[in-house]
Amino acid sequence: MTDNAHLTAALDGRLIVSCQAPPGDPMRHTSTLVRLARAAEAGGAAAIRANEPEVVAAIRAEVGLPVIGLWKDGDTGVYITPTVRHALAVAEAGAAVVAADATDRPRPDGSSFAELVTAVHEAGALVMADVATLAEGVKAAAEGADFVSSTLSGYVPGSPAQDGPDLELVEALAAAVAVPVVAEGRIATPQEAAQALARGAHSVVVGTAITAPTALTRHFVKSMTRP
Ligand SMILES: CC(=O)N[C@H](C=O)[C@@H](O)[C@H](O)[C@H](O)COP(=O)(O)O
Repeated sequence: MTDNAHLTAALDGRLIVSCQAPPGDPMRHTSTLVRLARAAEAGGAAAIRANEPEVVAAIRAEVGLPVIGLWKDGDTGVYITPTVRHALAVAEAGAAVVAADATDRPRPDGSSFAELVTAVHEAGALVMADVATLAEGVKAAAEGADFVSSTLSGYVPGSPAQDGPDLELVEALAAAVAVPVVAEGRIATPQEAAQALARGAHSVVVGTAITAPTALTRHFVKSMTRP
């Protein structure tokens, strides 16, 4: 089996837990994120999604699961692994898969998504295309992405803003591309994760609902108004 086939089989029907924390969050602390990843492993996750080379390397050192790595830089425009330099640093840190923005927007280093794919493959890792639309997913798969994920739906103009996951996009992608489709973004319950699989997702990424106590606390606090 190739590395790709092996990893694809290992992720089939399984949960990927995203262990990330935004800038300024008390959970943004490498050994804390490693602990979250270890807890996800103990709970039965098949892989970890993690941000920044240092965190990817630390999780690789202490957790026996493949890491889908990314490197967020900023929070506007293309910020998920925006350049080839970011992508190669994530691969060098030990990520089995590098997740990168594959939306239809210019990248800050002027590279194309296809160039990023080639560079990551040469570095020995696979690529997950984070997309917002069906057209972007189809293009990313044609350009060599090994996985396509619905990550950016709802976060980019031109994709539907909604509270829940974009399972319509997941279903449309699964029907249109030959590579495995990952459901990601605002999956808040085990039921939604199961629905994503039923609609054709190969794997499901859950972040906030499992690993973000600050956001979860805020969610409770906002709901607690007396009638
Ligand atoms: C849009 C964007 O920047 N998404 C990021 C991608 O890595 C993360 O902030 C999300 O937490 C991740 O996609 C998981 O999604 P959720 O936390 O909704 O389960």
